[in-house]
Amino acid sequence: MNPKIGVIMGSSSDWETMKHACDILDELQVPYEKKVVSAHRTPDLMFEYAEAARGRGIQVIIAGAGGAAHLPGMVAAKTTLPVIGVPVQSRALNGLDSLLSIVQMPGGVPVATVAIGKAGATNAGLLAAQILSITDAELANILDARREMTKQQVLESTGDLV
Ligand SMILES: Nc1c(C(=O)O)ncn1[C@@H]1O[C@H](COP(=O)(O)O)[C@@H](O)[C@H]1O
Repeated sequence: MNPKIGVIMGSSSDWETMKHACDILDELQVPYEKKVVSAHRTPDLMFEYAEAARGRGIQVIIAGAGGAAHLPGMVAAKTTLPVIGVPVQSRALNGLDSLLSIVQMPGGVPVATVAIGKAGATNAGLLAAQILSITDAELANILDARREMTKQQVLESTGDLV
């Protein structure tokens, strides 16, 4: 199946975080592609990727980067597809640098920013799937069932309080 989600990251060192977005997409059986693309290190490739994405059938881009995390914002500058930014936890500043680099976009060029690190990457995968579910009833049902399962797990977890 052609990929509907593009999962990109600034470095292969981000994979440990970004694989959590891919795990959710695997679980939900949403077709995606994954690729290392860097605004800093491969700017031409980044431009090409962002410009061609919609024409190739990509509907949402998840972009993860750490430190001076310009990738999500620069991709968003070159496409009007929804871009979800994942701040990767940096060593020096614990990801606060990544978060602030991604979240403070100027008006007119939005990036939907999730939390720092693995939980953020998981939510990025879920959010991308939820966007697709606007026009995909089967996926909406799968997401509803997953949400119900999460609720049951929380309700049952009261039993752990011994
Ligand atoms: N923030 C960016 C961009 C970008 O925004 O284009 N490209 C790479 N990086 C980040 O540099 C960090 C260190 O990368 P290395 O581990 O390769 O040195 C990574 O978290 C990556 O996302």
